[in-house]
Amino acid sequence: MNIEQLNADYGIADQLQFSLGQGDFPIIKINNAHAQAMISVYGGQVLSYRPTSAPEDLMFISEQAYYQTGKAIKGGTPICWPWFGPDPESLGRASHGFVRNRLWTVQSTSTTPSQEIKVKLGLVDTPETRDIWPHSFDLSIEFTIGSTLKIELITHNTGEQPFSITQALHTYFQVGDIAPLRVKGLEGAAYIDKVDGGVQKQQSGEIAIAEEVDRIYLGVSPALAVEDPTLNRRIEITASGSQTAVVWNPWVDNSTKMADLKDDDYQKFVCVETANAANEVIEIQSGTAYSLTADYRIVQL
Ligand SMILES: O=P(O)(O)OC[C@H]1O[C@@H](O)[C@H](O)[C@@H](O)[C@@H]1O
Repeated sequence: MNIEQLNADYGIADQLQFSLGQGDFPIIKINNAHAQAMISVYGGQVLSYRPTSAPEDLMFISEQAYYQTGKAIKGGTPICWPWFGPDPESLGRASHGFVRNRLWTVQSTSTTPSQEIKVKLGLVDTPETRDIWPHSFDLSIEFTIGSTLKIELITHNTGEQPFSITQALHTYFQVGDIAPLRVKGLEGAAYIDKVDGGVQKQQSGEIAIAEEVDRIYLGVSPALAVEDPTLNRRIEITASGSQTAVVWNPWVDNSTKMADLKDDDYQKFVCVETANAANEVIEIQSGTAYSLTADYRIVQL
């Protein structure tokens, strides 16, 4: 991708510029009246978002993240698509699908009347993607950078046959300290406990994280929150098109094992993922589209 050409075609004076980031991946830097943000064209993911009123970034990005073709960037908002988690057909394909480690294309940038910036990236099938997953698709993701961060992932089925997907906005929220943190809005919800062999359980009270947590919550409400007394803030998550939510923290052993995390990184983030996962498989008919959205707001306490 030619950065000069991207700036000529899609740059917005003083507010949106393309440059080469780590690994020479093209990144989009946004600075408007509402917020500062950084979006990676590789992976189609937000790396950083901070509203002007917030002292700290919404996102966690690992200092040891890979910026290498074929690998996912650990942090921000990776996209799991067209499957969430391990290969659903056990064919040995990569976990979380194949779009989080691929270069997307820039489709448009614009400014809204309320001075938000919209960035739209896309991916369509190629012979190579059809070898991995034999379907025709037009996937787009639209980011709206304003006083909140909105993400809309739209899957168009451009083939002749229906196809099924699971997916997630695998967002890594930066937290001041994992110990006093609470995830709210899932009280009483059923969940699949991936740390306990996939047994189904019921959440009692708010979620506190004091060990490895890897859960798919079922039948969830569209409004969740992460309350972080250390950063003195609450992150409000409003989802649509999603009835499952994933809560993940690797804890110390997995942080140590993962080469793209530092040993103590588990203390610095929690993933609360807006998803269609487990039994929430989405069938998309030929010629139709499905939209999954999340809106993130930081409320300082
Ligand atoms: O290391 P990855 O492939 O980005 O995945 C991280 C985690 O992602 C979570 O969404 C999964 O529920 C976990 O099981 C997984 O370990």
